[in-house]
Amino acid sequence: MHHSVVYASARPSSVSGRWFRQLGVVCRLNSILLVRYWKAAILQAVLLPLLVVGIVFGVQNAYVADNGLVTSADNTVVTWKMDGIHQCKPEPLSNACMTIVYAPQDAETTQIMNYFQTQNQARTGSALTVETNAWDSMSVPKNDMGIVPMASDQFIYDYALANPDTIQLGVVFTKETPAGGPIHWNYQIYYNMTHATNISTIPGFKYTKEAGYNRISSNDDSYGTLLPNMVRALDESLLTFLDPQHTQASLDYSLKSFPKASTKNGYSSKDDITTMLSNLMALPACITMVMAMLRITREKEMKCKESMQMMGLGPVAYWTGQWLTAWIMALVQGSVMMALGYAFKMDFFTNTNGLVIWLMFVLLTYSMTIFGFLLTTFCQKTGSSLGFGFAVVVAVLIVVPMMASGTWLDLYVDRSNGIPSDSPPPLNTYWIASFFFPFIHFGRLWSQISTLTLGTISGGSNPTVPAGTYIPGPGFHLSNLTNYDVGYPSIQNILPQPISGLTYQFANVVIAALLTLYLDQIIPNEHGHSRSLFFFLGSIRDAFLFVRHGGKAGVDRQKSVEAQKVTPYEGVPPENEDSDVTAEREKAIHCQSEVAIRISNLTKIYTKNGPGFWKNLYLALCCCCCLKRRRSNKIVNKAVDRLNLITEPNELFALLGQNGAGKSTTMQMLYGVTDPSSGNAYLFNRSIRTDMAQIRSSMGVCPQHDVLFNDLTCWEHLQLYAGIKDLPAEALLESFSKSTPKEAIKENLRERPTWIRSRLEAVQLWKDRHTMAGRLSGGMKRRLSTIISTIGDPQVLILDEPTTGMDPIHRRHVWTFLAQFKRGRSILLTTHSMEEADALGDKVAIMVSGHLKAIGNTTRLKNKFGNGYRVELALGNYIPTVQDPTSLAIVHDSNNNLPSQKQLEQELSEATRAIVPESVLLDQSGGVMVFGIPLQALEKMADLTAMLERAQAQGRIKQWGIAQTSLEEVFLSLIRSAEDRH
Ligand SMILES: Nc1ncnc2c1ncn2[C@@H]1O[C@H](COP(=O)(O)OP(=O)(O)OP(=O)(O)O)[C@@H](O)[C@H]1O
Repeated sequence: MHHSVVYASARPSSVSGRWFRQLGVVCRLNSILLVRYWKAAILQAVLLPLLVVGIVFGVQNAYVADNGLVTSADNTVVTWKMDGIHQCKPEPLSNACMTIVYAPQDAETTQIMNYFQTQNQARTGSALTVETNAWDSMSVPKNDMGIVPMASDQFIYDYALANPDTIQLGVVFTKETPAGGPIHWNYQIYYNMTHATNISTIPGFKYTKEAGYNRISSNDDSYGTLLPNMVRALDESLLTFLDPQHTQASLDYSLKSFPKASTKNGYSSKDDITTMLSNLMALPACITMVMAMLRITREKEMKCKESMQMMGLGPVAYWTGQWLTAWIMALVQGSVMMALGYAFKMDFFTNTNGLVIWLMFVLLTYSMTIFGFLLTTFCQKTGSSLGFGFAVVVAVLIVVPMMASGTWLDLYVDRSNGIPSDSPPPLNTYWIASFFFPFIHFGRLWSQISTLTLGTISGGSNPTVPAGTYIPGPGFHLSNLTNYDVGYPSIQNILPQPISGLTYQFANVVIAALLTLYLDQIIPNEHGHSRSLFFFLGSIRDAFLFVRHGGKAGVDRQKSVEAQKVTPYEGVPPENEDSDVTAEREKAIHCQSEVAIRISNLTKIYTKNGPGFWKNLYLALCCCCCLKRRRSNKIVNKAVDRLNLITEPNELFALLGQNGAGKSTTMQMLYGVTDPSSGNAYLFNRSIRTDMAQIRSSMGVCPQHDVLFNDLTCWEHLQLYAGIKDLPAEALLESFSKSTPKEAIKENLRERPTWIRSRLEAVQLWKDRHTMAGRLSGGMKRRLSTIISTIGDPQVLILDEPTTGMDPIHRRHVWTFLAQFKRGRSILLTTHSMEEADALGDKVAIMVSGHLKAIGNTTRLKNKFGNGYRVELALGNYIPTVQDPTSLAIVHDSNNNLPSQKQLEQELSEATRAIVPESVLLDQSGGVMVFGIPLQALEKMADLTAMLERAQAQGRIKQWGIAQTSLEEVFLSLIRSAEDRH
C-alpha cells in the first residue's frame, strides 16, 4: 500500500506568536505528565501535607507540659558543697538579669534579705546589692541587678511569665501567727527551669551522684548546688533574723519553677513549635522541589530536552513553561497545607490572617521549586540532582528551625554584647548571603508569625481571668505584615518586616529564574557544547546588523556573503586522495551559490580536558583569551578532519563509514549539540556557529539514539513536536468530507489531522498511535523518531541511522516514504546498510577515520572502486568427484562418457579466458565457478555471454548470471585499502 506524503509546513508567524505557542506546548506537556504521574502528584499535594500536619498535631497532643512544681518533701539531699549565690549567670540568662527577686517588701523581709546579702558576700565575695525600691514595671532591666524587691508573689509570677529567663531566683515569704502556736515562717523559692534543662548542654558541667549536674567552677545549676545553697542561705538569714527575738518559730520552704509561656492542649511554648516543627511544615515543599529536579534532569539525561531544542524549542519558552507549571503544584500544595492547619485547629493557622498563611506556603513551594530548577543546571544525571536535592532538604531541616526560633535576628545584628536600648548594635552582614535562600525567609516569617499567634497562661493578675487560663496571642493580622514590633526599639527600624519574608522569596524566584536561563546556556552539555559567557551580546550584534543592513533582507544578504567566504584548506590533504574528493573539496570551499548544506573544513577534535563550566568561568575572570591557546588540551581523538562537502536541494546524501568514522560527530555539529573545533558549515547560508536558532527552525533531526518521552503516546509526540515547529492549527485538523457524521463522532475530531495520519500510516504506526513510546519495540521507536524529524516539512533533514533495528518490510516502507518526502528538500543520512544507501542515495560518501575517502553517485562509486562484474555459473552434468545425488540429466561425450568435474571446470575456465584474458577465477567450489571481469573488458562481455548460453544449451552449465559489484564490495575494498596503508 502506498501513501502519498501530505505536507504541512510551519506557519510564517511572528517571533512572539511562535514563542507563545511553544510556551503553550511546554505547559501542555508538563500537564500531561502531571496527570500521567497522578499518584506522585497526589502524594506531594495532599498526602505529604497531611502527614506532616498530622505529625505536628500528634506531637502537640502527646506533649505533656511540666507545671514546674516541686515540693520540699521530694528533696532528699545527700551531701552538698555549700557555697552561695553569685551574680546573674552568663548562660542562659545572656541579657541583663536580676539575681534574686523577693516579695513582699516589708521591714522584716528587707532585714532578712540584708542578712542574706552580708552572709552571702562573706562566703562568695559576690556583693549583691539589695535594692531599696520595689521593681514595679514589666520591662526588662537595663543592667544586671542583685536583690530586687517586688510587690507580691503574683507580681513575680506575672513578671517572670512576661520576661522569661530574666530572673535567676525568686523568694516569697509568708509569715503566719497561729493562735497559741509558734510563729510559722514559710518561704517559697522560684528557680529557673530553662536554666536547669539547658544545663547539660553547657560545657563545664558534669553529673555527680551527690549533686546531680554540678559545675566544677564557682557557678552552679539549679539542680546542683544552687538550690541547696539558696535554702541554706535563706535558713541562715532567717535564723539570724529570729535569733535576737528568742521566739519559737517553725520554718518551712517549698520550691517552684518560674512559669513558662503558653500551655495549651498539652502543647505549648513558642520555643517548641518553632524549633521542632517548622522544618516539618517545610518538608512538603522540599519534596516537591526534589521531584521537580528529578523530572527536569531526567528529561535532560534522556536527551528529551535536547531533542525539543533541536526541533526549534527556544530556551526561554522551555523554562517559562517549567516556571508556569510549577505554580500548579505550589497553589495546590499551599492551599492544602492551609486547609489542614485550619482543620486541625492549630493556633498558628487559626490565629493568622488566611491570606498571609496561604501566601506563605504557596510561595515557599514555588520558590523552592524554582531554586531546584537552578540547581539542575549543574546536573547532567538524575543521581547528581538527587544529591543536590538531598543536601537542600538537610539544610532546610537544620536551618529553618534555627531561624524560626529567633536566630534570624543574628543574621542582622550582633547580639553578643546584648542589645542596647538607645543605639543600634553593629549590623551583621550574614543576611546578604542568607538572602538567596528562600527557606531562610520562610523560617523568619514563621518566627515572626508565631510570636504573635501563640498564647500564654494567665498568671492570675487579672481578677476576671483565673490563673492557668490559656490566653491566645493577639494574632497575626494583615497589617502586621508591615507593622511588627521586634521588641527592641533600638533595632526596630533596621530589621525586616514580615512582608519581606514574602517579597524576598519572590525576589529569589526572579533571581533564580534569570540565573537558570543563563547557566543553562553556558554550562557545557555532555558533548562539551556550551554558549560563550557573553552569548547575549549576540542579540545586540544581530540588532546592529539589522539596522546597518536595512532590515531582514539586508541581513540575509550579508549572511550569504559571509557564508560564501572562501576559507582555504589548511595543511596537506591525506595521501592518495581520490580525485572526486579533491573536486568536492574545491567545490565546497569555493561555492558561490546557495546550497542546502555546505560543509567547509569542518573539524572536530575531542580533548581530554574539553571546555567546561569552570574553565569558561576562569577564562572570563582572567579576561584573556590567549590563555585558552596556551593551555594544553591533550588531544584524545580527531573525530572529523577538515571535512568538505555540499548537498543540493532535492538530494539525499548518504554518509557511510565504519563505526567511529566520524559520521555522528559530523551530524551533531550540524544540529548544534557539539561545537566544531575549527571550520564551519552553512545550511542555506546560515552558519552553525552563529545562527543555530534559525537553522533549527528549518531543520528536522533524527538522532542516532531514540529520544522519546516514555510516557507520551506516538500521537502525543507528533502533536508536541508539531507545536514546537509551530504548525498552523488548520494543519492539525482534517475536513470530514469523507466521513459520515457518525464516523466523525466515533473517530474523535482531534484524531484526524491529515498529515499526522498520513505519516503514521506511511511508517505503519497508525494502529499503535495511542501506545506509549516506552512500550514500543526498538524498530517502532525508530520509525516514530524518523517521522518526528519530518514534522514541519523542514528544508534540511538529518537522519542518523534511521532504519537501524527495522525489519526488511518496515524498512522498505520508510524508504518509500523518504524517497517521496525528499522532494524539494535535502536529506543527509548515515547508515550501515549498503542496500539502503544504494536504494536511496543520490550521492554517497564514504568516510574513513574522519576523512572523506570517496564521493559520488552509486554507479560512479561502483565503477571506480568496484571490481567490475562477477560471472557466476553452476556446472551441468559431470561425473562428480564426490557422489552428487542432485545430478539428474546425463551428458555424454563422443565416446558416450561423462566428463569428470575437473575436466568440465578446466574446459569452462579455458573457454572464458580465451574470450576475456583479463578474467580472474575468484572461486571454484561445490560445482560453482565465479569469475571476476574487470571493467576494461566490458566490450568482450557479449562474446562471453554467447559462450555461456551455448554451454548451457549443451548441458555443461546448469545456470549462470552476471552482476555488477555491490556497494558493499566497494565499501569493503576502500576500507581494506585504507587499513593496508596504515
Ligand atoms: N563525547 C566524545 N568524547 C570523546 N570522543 C568521542 C566522543 N564522541 C565520539 N567520540 C569519538 O569520535 C570518533 C567518531 O565517533 P562517531 O560517533 O562520530 O562515529 P560514527 O561514525 O558515528 O560511528 P557509529 O557508526 O558507531 O555511530 C570515535 O572514535 C569516538 O570514539
